[in-house]
Amino acid sequence: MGQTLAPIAPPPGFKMKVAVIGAGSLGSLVAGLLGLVAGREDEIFLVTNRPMPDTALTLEPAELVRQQLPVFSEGAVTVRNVRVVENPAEAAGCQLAIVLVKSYRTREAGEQAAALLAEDGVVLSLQNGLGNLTALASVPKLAGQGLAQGVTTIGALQVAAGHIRFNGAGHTSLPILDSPAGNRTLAWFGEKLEQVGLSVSFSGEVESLVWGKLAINCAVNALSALLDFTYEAFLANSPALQVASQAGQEVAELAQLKGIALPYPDVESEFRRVVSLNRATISSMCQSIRKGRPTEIEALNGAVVAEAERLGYPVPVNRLLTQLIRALEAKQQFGGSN
Ligand SMILES: NC(=O)C1=CN([C@@H]2O[C@H](COP(=O)(O)OP(=O)(O)OC[C@H]3O[C@@H](n4cnc5c(N)ncnc54)[C@H](OP(=O)(O)O)[C@@H]3O)[C@@H](O)[C@H]2O)C=CC1
Ligand SMILES: CC(C)(CO)C(=O)C(=O)O
Repeated sequence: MGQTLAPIAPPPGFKMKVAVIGAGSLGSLVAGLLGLVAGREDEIFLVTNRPMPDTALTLEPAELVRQQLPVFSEGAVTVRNVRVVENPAEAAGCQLAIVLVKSYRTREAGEQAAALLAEDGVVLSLQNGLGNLTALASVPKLAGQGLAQGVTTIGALQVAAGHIRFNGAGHTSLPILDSPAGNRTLAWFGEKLEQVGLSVSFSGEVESLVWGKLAINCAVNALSALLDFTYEAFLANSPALQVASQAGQEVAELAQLKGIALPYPDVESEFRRVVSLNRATISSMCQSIRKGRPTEIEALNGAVVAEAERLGYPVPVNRLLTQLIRALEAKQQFGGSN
């Protein structure tokens, strides 16, 4: 996804202090991947909101990932050079903070980023949905820091604290910033993902990236949570694929109405491609429902409905998916079997 533009390459010997905020599925995986390829002088932190008894991270690849990425050809890898901290002040002086909490916790994560960032640091959100950069920008202590939104189709699932299944070797699109120092920092991060064997591109069209990923997530996340199945099962279910296609199409039309060009020609082929890459997994929304946790529905289909209402454009499939997930969340909160 995203046009490939050359960022400013980090000079040889460039060393980095980076914190990933959110020790869940994707945050633990990204911290672990960075730990795998970090230079001897790089420092990698993982900021958690609960104690983790064992601070080693175990990254267990799905069969497809094992075949695609040579670092995982022998199977699970244990990473021991990531420092897990509860207090962000212990990671003070980071050039990069990567936010990987659920969208409704972004502001809180922004406060933590402010507590650990160096003066010219960059906060990079790789979260799904709309509104994450706005939430980060609302943190007064982040004024003057580089705020960046990227997107990724990497798939991760937390089996237990510190034990992550790496389910999809997806692509990561990073933004191009105004600041040369910020671009160097993001180039370092992109280079590390490439060293793991993952593909990365840089784009100046952030809205295009965000809406491109939004259309995919609106197509598949809510449905996969409602039907409680893996992407493998999704791909074999043609009524579900039809609904997904309609939901994704509505988002693509809304983007077009807003003058945003998506970074791919066709939403259905794109979500099928992403789902196929992640076929060993369940979506992040399905993970939330299985854990009885709130979902990101308000930043995904719910945000599309709100924006469509503002513009007077009908999005009936996204509206229905939003209401159904809200109903499922209410059932989990207040009960209601039988
Ligand atoms: N999982 C995936 O494959 C993908 C996820 N994404 C996106 O990445 C983001 C993270 O998703 P995912 O990893 O699945 O979510 P998880 O819920 O698995 O992980 C988020 C973790 O962050 C913790 N947390 C919440 N607030 C804070 C805080 N202030 N400081 C430190 N930790 C905190 C949460 O704890 P608690 O449970 O207590 O709230 C949870 O453990 C989402 O926006 C998602 O859409 C994007 C692509 C793929
Ligand atoms: C796995 C992936 C890339 C596709 O839905 C995702 O974004 C999610 O689970 O939220």
